[in-house]
Amino acid sequence: MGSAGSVDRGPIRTLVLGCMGAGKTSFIRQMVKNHTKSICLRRELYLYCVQLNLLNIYRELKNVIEALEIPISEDQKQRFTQLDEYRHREVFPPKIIEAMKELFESGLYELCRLRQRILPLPQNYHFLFQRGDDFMNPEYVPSELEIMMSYSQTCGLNRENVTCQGYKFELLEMPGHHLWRAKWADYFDDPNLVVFVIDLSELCDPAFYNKGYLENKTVTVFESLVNNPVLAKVYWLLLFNKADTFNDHSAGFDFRKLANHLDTADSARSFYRSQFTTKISKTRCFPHIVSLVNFKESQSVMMEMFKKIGKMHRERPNLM
Ligand SMILES: Nc1nc2c(ncn2[C@@H]2O[C@H](COP(=O)(O)OP(=O)(O)OP(=O)(O)O)[C@@H](O)[C@H]2O)c(=O)[nH]1
Ligand SMILES: [Mg+2]
Repeated sequence: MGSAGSVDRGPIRTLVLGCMGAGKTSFIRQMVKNHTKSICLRRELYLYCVQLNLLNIYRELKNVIEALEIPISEDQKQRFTQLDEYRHREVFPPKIIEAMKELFESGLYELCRLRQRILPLPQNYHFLFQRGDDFMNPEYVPSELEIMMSYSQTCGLNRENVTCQGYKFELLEMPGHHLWRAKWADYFDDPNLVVFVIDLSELCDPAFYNKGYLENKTVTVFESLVNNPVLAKVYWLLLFNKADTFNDHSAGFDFRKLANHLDTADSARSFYRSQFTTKISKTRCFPHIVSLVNFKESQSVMMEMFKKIGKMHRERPNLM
């Protein structure tokens, strides 16, 4: 059995890295699900998190309405101000629930969507916004998908030990915030594998272009990892994530901003992908396009990948 060799060599020490919000925790959750059949132990604890996501969507919605110059009533302004000033602690008080319900029923969100197909709102806003009613119920237990679709920034080190395809993995996620990225290398303890998660949907974000804050960011972060001597012998699993968001946001997007010859979303994605894959040797690089919120797809990609990587680790642990 595959596990016999991996036990001899010890677990596959795996760093899970990537920029903020790229999908590192989503990857870890998929690995935990593969091992334990569920993404976490107590889903009820995540109600606070999905509520906070909802609150942030409403807060940003106010800015979108302003930018689109959609007129709103004094009462609606007051509701937005209530949401802005509220500090979320345990569960939503009645006044906040009322404010959200009134704004939900106002049709303002639909009006924004009519004016602009993709709105500059937090990740997965449409999915989460539609479920607002459930999230306001203090007894509600979020589903696994709702937890996967919501965002909560990782603070500190996130460690999980899992078994996949008979191979043991010691996973270590470090936060993608730039203050944390400066410290990543302090925690590289003779790793065997780096899972580098890339948010493909950034390609459809205006901040990626013309000196925006995303321009070259992920590639630069990746380059500095590849040049780190401690990582000279590791395997690289490159996960080009959020394929679903990319497909949605790329419709009608002009990728010639990225390079003149790019006239389709597919060509833009391949071009971007090659900026990473050409920086490491083919024998150590496993690139994949995924949607880490999609359980079925992610589970099958992981099983296929880790069978290969586990076998290589067992047979050639010190791959050059
Ligand atoms: N639609 C969609 N959303 C995704 C996908 N993968 C991750 N997300 C969302 O992206 C956001 C960030 O995901 P995380 O896994 O928390 O990102 P992270 O890299 O751990 O972020 P930090 O811990 O802050 O560095 C969450 O809202 C996820 O739901 C995907 O494939 N599709
Ligand atoms: Mg995280």
